[in-house]
Amino acid sequence: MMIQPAELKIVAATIAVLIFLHRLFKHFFHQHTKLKRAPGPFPWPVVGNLLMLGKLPHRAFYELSTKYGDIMELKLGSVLTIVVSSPELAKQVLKVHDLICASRPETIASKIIFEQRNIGWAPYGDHWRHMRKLSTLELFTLKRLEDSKNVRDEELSWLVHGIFEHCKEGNPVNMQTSLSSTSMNVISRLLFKKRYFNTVHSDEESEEFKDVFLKLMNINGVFNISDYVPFLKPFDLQGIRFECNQILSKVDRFFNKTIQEHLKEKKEANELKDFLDIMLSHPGVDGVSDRLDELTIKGVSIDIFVAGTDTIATTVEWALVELIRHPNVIKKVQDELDDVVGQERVVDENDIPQLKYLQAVVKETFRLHPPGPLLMPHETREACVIGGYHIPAKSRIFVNVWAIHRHPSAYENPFDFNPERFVENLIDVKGIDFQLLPFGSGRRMCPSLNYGLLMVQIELAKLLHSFKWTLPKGQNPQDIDMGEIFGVSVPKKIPLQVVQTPHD
Ligand code: HEM
Repeated sequence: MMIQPAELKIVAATIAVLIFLHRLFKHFFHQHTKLKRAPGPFPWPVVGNLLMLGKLPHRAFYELSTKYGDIMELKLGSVLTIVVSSPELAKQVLKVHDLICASRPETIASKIIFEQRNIGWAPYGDHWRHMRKLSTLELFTLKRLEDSKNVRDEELSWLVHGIFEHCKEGNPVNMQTSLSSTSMNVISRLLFKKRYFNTVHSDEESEEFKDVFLKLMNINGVFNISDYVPFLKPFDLQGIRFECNQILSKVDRFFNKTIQEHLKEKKEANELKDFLDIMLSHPGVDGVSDRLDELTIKGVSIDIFVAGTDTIATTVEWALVELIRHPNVIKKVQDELDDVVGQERVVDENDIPQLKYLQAVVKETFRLHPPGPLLMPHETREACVIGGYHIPAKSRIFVNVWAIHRHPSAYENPFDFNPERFVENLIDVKGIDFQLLPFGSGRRMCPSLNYGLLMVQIELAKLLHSFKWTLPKGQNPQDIDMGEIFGVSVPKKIPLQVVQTPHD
């Protein structure tokens, strides 16, 4: 029997109505049963609440939380999503139920690029545990941090020198580009002992490296609709699958070459090993092979590069923006630098413990401008109860630290930039105080907190100790555009342009 087009239309319309009624029923029913579901906006068929997110999801979630509360349930496409927005609920997710909430969802980009064999996107399990252990016991240790001091010293003095040369000609400097190149050089030197950015002679390899890694960072930050609406997957509407596959072949070429070079190199016994050397000499995850597989080495290297560059550059740029907008604060930091360090020598990492006000400025910057405002997405491994609400297994959880850092229960005048709030105060960024979580907390918190924090503090100290900071002629600090872009981190939409004169 042939089905007529008109009949097909009726069947499709009936299915759509039934799905809609089912959703409607579920939405209201769950909110009135014993197993209460968290409140949240009504989800539309197919897209759910996706269209409410806009370009800055952390701000959209914050606005929704002022209506629905500190814990909300949303449907992003077909993905059940929980958003928590208070210090107490963050503690429930990242401490009380840490083990249950410690997985990551699979995304199309992470599947193609990493096959989830990196650290950041690996689901909770043996592979993640093994690689996390390797990163904390061998890569991000305090010993390695000390051993790599000369790399940071050199790159930061090149940054200061570069700015100095530029401002001699009176030109404004684009701080976003300068800070980001410095962060990338430090990380690529730790990873492969090579610097690729700002090089005087840009060879083919440097160009290829820059091209591939900048694309990788962009693709990691894109919000892919097909991750949320599975039936759209085959259509690849944003071209993300296509781009990932293209990047992948270049990444593979780059890593095959770099790994072969490292294997051939004869290292002196006292020579400092880079991260790639350490990974190449590490036994395999399976306990049988004598070396980590190349997919894992590639995944962890990309993780380190993507997670460790823009986060630092973005924070330093926001700190400079806030300081230029608050002349009394910048004066206080520079006075402190003059008292502790003076003008006879350059500021050093060993000075940081004495620079208490600078530390408060860094905390206040992390509070107002956390580079990961929603952390990375967490996924529940089984059902649990958070804040009195039933949270199903495989829910996606966003901890909105952007909102938490502005929660009225935690801070007075939370929208004001006021480092004084951290001066006589023990609140820290180390994942113990749930009102300040730029690095997260618990099992999935940033494994490289010590490096990230130190790098932001010393970079800011060197820049403030070396220069007086002013805006290009005709610009007023209060008119600086504070717009953001959401991606791997949340940088300033319009890069900060400044004119520096040497600090006398
Ligand atoms: C200012 C600097 C940095 C900040 C604010 C920062 C923040 C974060 C945040 C918020 C997360 C996610 C935590 C969660 O989902 O609960 C994270 C994860 C991660 N970060 Fe960082 N990070 C910074 C620097 C770095 C650096 C320099 C590296 C490497 C060299 C790094 C490597 C990683 C890795 C591998 C993960 C994934 C951890 C996991 O899933 O187990 N980060 N970071």
